[in-house]
Amino acid sequence: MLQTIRHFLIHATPAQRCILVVCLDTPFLIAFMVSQSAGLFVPEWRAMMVPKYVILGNVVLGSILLMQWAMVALLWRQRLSPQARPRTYTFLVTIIGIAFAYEAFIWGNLTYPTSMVIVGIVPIGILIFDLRSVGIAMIVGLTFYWANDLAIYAGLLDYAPAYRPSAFAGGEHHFMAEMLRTGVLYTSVVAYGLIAWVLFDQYDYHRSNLSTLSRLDTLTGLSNRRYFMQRLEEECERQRRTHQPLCLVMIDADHFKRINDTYGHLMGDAVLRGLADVLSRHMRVPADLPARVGGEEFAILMPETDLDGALKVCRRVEKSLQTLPFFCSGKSFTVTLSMGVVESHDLLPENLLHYADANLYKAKAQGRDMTIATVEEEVLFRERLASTA
Ligand SMILES: Nc1nc2c(ncn2[C@@H]2O[C@H](COP(=O)(O)OP(=O)(O)OP(=O)(O)O)[C@@H](O)[C@H]2O)c(=O)[nH]1
Repeated sequence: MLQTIRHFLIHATPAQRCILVVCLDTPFLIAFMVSQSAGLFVPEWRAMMVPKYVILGNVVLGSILLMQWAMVALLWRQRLSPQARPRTYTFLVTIIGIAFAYEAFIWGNLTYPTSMVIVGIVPIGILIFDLRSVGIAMIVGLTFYWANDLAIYAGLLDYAPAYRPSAFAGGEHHFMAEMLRTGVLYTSVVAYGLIAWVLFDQYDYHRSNLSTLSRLDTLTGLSNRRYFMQRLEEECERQRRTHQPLCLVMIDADHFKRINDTYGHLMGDAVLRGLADVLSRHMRVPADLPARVGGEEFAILMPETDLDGALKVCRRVEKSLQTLPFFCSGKSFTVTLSMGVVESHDLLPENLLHYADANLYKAKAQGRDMTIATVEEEVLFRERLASTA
């Protein structure tokens, strides 16, 4: 059930949300109206009630119910449209707020069942609609509440006018009234549990979604530079403990500016997506990590892989690109890559990047469309640094 609720909350259109809410609150309002009306025909219940207020209450609630179903009829044809409906939201939430506030006035707003129902519909409203419309409805509802309270204190209105004092003071009809209140109490407790569950599930879902999005490059769907650097540091740290080989490949598309200039930036973007696709297809994902680390620059981190293994992947990528033509305006072209590969022996992340970049620039300088690969050691790096100091 949680899956269904989550799916609905993520994918439902604004019109579907409105229709669902009307379907949800209709049984409540009908149950309230029917129980009140039925009470008029049961002598013990009738003795607790003031019939004219019960009838007036039912007329008000019935009108609000009709208004809601008229909205459903209007919204039905647009139920698949993603168009935002802030005004419809506000109107619907406000009339539902008024309906429940009115029930509270009739029934007595200081009883715990009424308070629980009112408090419960606020988080449901926020889950299904938005803060703004629920906020407006709350302001309207609270204004009604205060006006009702002030009118009671001023002696202009009775508290819970649909009931006689005996309904609250105990006595022979007390048991029936308590049954009704207890029913609302238990239903509310179950409903609150469900609401809390759904709220936490939504929170978890959005948090994990955000954390995934923060790691991805939006254009290609590969990991972004930030996540790549984080994993590079982790893998270098791990290598210092395990002494397993670790390879880094830095990749740059050749003459990419020409592609943009000749075919336009949209085509350039499509090429970058195509390159990302080729890289992903030839990796042992998730062990290997391909990432887009700059405009037309990619990198692959390969833990527990030696130079031979890394070069095999590079060759597969090169071959795949040779047989992958990109098409634009009736012309086709292929893309080549320059790559710098380093097998690291305990290199610090910044030194590993430095060597891989240096190999990449050598590949560019020597004519592009080639791979330059070396094995580098942190010890040698330090010795070289010391001798130049
Ligand atoms: N379409 C597109 N182009 C990009 C993106 N990021 C960077 N570029 C372009 O990539 C091009 C990189 O150009 P250069 O750095 O001169 O490199 P190059 O033309 O590939 O030449 P070499 O690297 O020397 O082979 C620039 O024209 C950038 O505008 C992007 O996200 N989309």
